[in-house]
Amino acid sequence: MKHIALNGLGRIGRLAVRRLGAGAPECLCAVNDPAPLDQVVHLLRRDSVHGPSALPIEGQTESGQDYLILGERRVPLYHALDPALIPFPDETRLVVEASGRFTHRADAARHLKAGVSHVVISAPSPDADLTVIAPVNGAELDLARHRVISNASCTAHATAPMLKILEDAFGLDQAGMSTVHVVTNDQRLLDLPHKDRRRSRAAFQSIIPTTSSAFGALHRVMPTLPTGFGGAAIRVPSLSVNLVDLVATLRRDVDVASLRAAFESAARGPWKGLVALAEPHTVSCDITGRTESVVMDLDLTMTLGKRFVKVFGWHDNETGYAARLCDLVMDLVGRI
Ligand SMILES: NC(=O)c1ccc[n+]([C@@H]2O[C@H](COP(=O)([O-])OP(=O)(O)OC[C@H]3O[C@@H](n4cnc5c(N)ncnc54)[C@H](O)[C@@H]3O)[C@@H](O)[C@H]2O)c1
Repeated sequence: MKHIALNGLGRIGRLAVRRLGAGAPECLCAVNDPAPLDQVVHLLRRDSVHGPSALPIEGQTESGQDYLILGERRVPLYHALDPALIPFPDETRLVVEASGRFTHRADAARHLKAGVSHVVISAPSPDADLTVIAPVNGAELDLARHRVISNASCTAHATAPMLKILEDAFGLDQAGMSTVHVVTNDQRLLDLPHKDRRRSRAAFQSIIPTTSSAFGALHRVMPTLPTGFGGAAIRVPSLSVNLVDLVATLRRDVDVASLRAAFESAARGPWKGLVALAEPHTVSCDITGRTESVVMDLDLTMTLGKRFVKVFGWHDNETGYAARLCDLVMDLVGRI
């Protein structure tokens, strides 16, 4: 049995624990977070966005060692701050780095010790061995060469299919994107210093324009993207579900019907399960808890010129991303 350990039990780490705990509990061998056991257990059991855990979750301390009891499975919980100092069990083969603290290769690679052969970072990384959005470039994964792997970002996973479907159906000339993005723990509840001065402002008071690491990840995963492809994140005072607003100029004339048909056929065919279609009149809370990478809102599709188009796609930045993270990790752990 090949085993997975998880570092960082925040929004994404806890959803990954819930998902692995329910779907593949035998694979999860250890977790690490500086927070005390009782606080970790409390937040694993209850979630302000996603509700109570379906899986019974308890905490236990035995001979000074903390454990999470996830259903039938007992998993040690460590509290180290430095990846190199986490005493993950010998059977650990893959570490999911979900703390948000170690996104550079050299930092994440501190997990590579004893039997750990691979690390998956739950975020864009400037210098990971490979950035993967599995349905787009998963075939490039070479487990002998790629040891520290970035799973890109939630926004990148939502935007990549939108770009790829347009590219495959009509050819892509230029593109730009804004993500209307909910608050994350990298913002401030009230005004407090932050290196990004806009993120230093009270998150639930303002619309906060900021950067998105999705663009770098998308250029790494899709090297043929138009070089100017870029945009911004517009952070809004909401808890979950983002809306990607993508504009593009295409290489062929299109109308709204042909645009919609391309996304409908992709959602039924090669992208089934990852791309879905929204119900009419959707608003963000309708998408909470969805696990697809993107849910296209085809009613909002527009042509702004014969070849100039605008398309919109929703995604649950937490459950959608945690699902893609667990897909990748389960695929890798089956192969290493
Ligand atoms: N929240 C999202 O929507 C989202 C989506 C996709 C990717 N991501 C990425 O996933 C990563 C985690 O994001 P999040 O929103 O879950 O973060 P979070 O702030 O909710 O949680 C971070 C967790 O890491 C723990 N931690 C802090 N220092 C640590 C250390 N030294 N070692 C181990 N754990 C430590 C914290 O106690 C906390 O539990 C980030 O890189 C983020 O960009 C987040």
